[in-house]
Amino acid sequence: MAIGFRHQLQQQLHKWAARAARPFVSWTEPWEHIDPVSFFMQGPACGFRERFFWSNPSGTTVLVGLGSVCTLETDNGDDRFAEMEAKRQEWSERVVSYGEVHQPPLLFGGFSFDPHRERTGLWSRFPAAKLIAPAVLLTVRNGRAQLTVTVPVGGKGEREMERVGRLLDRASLRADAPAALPTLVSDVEEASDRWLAAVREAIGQIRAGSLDKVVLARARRLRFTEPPDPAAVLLRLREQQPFAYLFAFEQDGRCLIGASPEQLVEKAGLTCGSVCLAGSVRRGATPNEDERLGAWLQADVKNREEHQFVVRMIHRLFSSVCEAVEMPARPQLLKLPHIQHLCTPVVGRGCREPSVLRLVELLHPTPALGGSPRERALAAIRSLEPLDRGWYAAPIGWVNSEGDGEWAVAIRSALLVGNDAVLFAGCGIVADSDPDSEYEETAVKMRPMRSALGVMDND
Ligand SMILES: C=C(O[C@@H]1C=C(C(=O)O)C=C[C@H]1O)C(=O)O
Ligand SMILES: [Mg+2]
Repeated sequence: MAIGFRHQLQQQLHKWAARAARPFVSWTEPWEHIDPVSFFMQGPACGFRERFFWSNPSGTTVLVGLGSVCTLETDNGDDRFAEMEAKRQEWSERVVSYGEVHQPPLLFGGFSFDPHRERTGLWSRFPAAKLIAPAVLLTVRNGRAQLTVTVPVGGKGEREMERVGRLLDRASLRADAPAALPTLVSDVEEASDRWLAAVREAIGQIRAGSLDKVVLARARRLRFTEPPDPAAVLLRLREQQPFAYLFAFEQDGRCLIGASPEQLVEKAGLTCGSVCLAGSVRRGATPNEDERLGAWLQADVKNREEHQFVVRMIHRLFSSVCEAVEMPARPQLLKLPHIQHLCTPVVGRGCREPSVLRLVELLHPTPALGGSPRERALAAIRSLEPLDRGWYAAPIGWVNSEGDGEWAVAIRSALLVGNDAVLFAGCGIVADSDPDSEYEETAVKMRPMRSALGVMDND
């Protein structure tokens, strides 16, 4: 199969090399089943410096990308979504796809939470917006795998083909097991006193009427004896967090990784969807306690209020761009291994926006991650929150050449940098919030990543 792949691509490259407009040539073929995490692990040995992993909560779509043949990025904070959409359209016109399977070419990436917030060095390589077109993409849809190779026509294409060749030689081999997780050296809360003071200040501002809700986050830096292997972390997340979006986005050794339960938006043709997620309580130790906590959450006024800000905003937005919007009248419970949330799924039909990136622009940040009203909440976060969110709590996902795609918010996540993992978690502050309970809620939200990193709880 690999030989056929190479031959077909070389032929196309040859054909296009003679033309004036130099496009990207993309070839897709069905591929034998391979464990997506094993595939992800092949990246560094083949010389790819970028890689990503994505799987939706039902596991019906898994995407693994290696390398980048085209990077679209911007640090223009005012117009980043429109700029990325324009770049996406331009790129779509330059990719010529061939192969046995029709696969619209795809870009993967994300956005920072707030491009107007001052940036620290922590998030270098993660600009205001970045989308990459992978050199090799493994797609597993409903259990069926296919491989897409994309190369630029010309000299760069020849070099890319060398890496791709190495990968094709290895792709069907099983990768070695990932490295064992390293030992924890230190576990430091960044500015917890300042965080509690910020929560108190936010509650004061809300009670004074200057805003309704604000999401405040904190960070914890775990240091290990060696760099944690993203593949090892993904394997554990896959086992431990089965109903979440699993994502990893790695560039030059820095990797944003996590298991997010929260969809921001998806669009497939004229249909789009989103999930309002806000309001939380831990899981119970016994089925009885768990049910009691769930019933409490569904009735609790403070959590219902926190949730309703999100529902109102997403419903209003969907109504402005769709012919019809469907939504249950009461929030449901979403039970995850460590935590349960109030959850309202929203479906929009007859969507008038041609690209999911436009929907991302309209929705981000929802009151689940920013607050309400949006601009006041963002101003409060800038002045009160003692950390650089970078891409935490921001949109991460994919978009294809037809404008369809799926995006989650990068919560329940960590940034792996060298020997460190920086974990983030936030919570929605409203008038009735209690700072200590909010602190406890963020601790529960960090547990999935701590556990995936092999760290026992001691917070
Ligand atoms: C901000 C986070 O989670 C968000 C906040 C929630 C809340 O405060 O109840 C619930 C779900 C998420 O929308 C996070 O996990 O970091
Ligand atoms: Mg909450």
